[in-house]
Amino acid sequence: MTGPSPLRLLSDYRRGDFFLATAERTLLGTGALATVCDADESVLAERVRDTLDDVSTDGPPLAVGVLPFHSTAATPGRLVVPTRTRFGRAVHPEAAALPRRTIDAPVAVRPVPDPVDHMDAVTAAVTALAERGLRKVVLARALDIEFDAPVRPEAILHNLVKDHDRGYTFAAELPAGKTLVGSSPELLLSRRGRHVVSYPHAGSMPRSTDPEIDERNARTLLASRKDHLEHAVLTEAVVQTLRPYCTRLHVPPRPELVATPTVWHLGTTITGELADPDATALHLAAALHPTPAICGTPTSSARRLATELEGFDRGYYAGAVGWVDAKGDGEWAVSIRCAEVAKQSLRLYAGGGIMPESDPKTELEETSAKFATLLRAMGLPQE
Ligand SMILES: C=C(O[C@H]1C=CC=C(C(=O)O)[C@@H]1O)C(=O)O
Repeated sequence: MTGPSPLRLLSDYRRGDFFLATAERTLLGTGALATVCDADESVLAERVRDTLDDVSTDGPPLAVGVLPFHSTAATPGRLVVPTRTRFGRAVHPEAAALPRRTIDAPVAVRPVPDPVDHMDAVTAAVTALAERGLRKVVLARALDIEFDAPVRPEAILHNLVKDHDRGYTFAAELPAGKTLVGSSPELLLSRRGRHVVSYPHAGSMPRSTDPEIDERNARTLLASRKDHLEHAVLTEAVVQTLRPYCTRLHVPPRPELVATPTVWHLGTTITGELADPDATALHLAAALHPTPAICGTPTSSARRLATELEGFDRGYYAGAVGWVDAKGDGEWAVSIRCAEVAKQSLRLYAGGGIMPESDPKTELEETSAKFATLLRAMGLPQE
């Protein structure tokens, strides 16, 4: 792919823009020709399609944006048709050699809830799974971090891009002037012509700087019955949703080991051919969301249980971030390993799948390992 230098796209990114770096390409969208918000995701997908049909742009029209975990009037799905869209090639390997940007030390870091309360919530979730007949629920916690000067999502994004040569590294504007910034390993859905791909992730173990422990953790994950079951619940749901849309679906018989800089995962690449080319990448992402990777099974009882036990609003964490063009092609990542950045504060999120066998302390450690993606980008201790 020719086009602008991907490092230039990264350095041109400013709060309010949309940025997405993947292993294949880098995208920067600036300005807003049109903004579409809707709390109903399938209505949103239709309205975005109509907007892309009507709008006149220099290049092929495209919309970028976010879906929340749970759409409401206050947290709707939000897509923007940028005034200017630039695609470049992948930002790696060049990005690895970039100098790291310094981020001011925070004045306060507060876990929400307290770690002990998160472990109690895991225990309560295990009991509720049996009582309410759920197979899995995802429980999240947050870290509220405050600064005495404005936070610069540009610097956090820069360090995240430097650290991640795989996955989906993003910054997207949210309602109320906030910015969602993060680096997710997980592809909810991509569509190119009739070809669709989903790369669901579930099952985790922390990475370690000690190579022996790191390898042992990877082996433990590959051998873990609990993690394979947790993963199977997810792939089954993705396949069930995609099947009616596809003439062919390929699902590998077992998941592969996925490495992020801070966490090991189990991931499965599901590919398919669309029967109906009318289903855009955004329609398909909306149909899949929320998957059991970030919610649970069955969906509505799992969402209710997570909301009861977490006691905070997930906002745009555990939603989706991506783009769709006028042909219906596009790419949507699950918005995990991310933070919502306000003016002088940010909220960082991490969750984990709770199964009947889950151990509260292990689940707490898993969320700490997931926080490390953002903590590392901010130059903060990862414990
Ligand atoms: C919900 C998160 O991760 C999901 C994705 C991969 C592995 C997961 C797990 O093992 O629990 C989670 O399903 C998160 O990072 O906040």
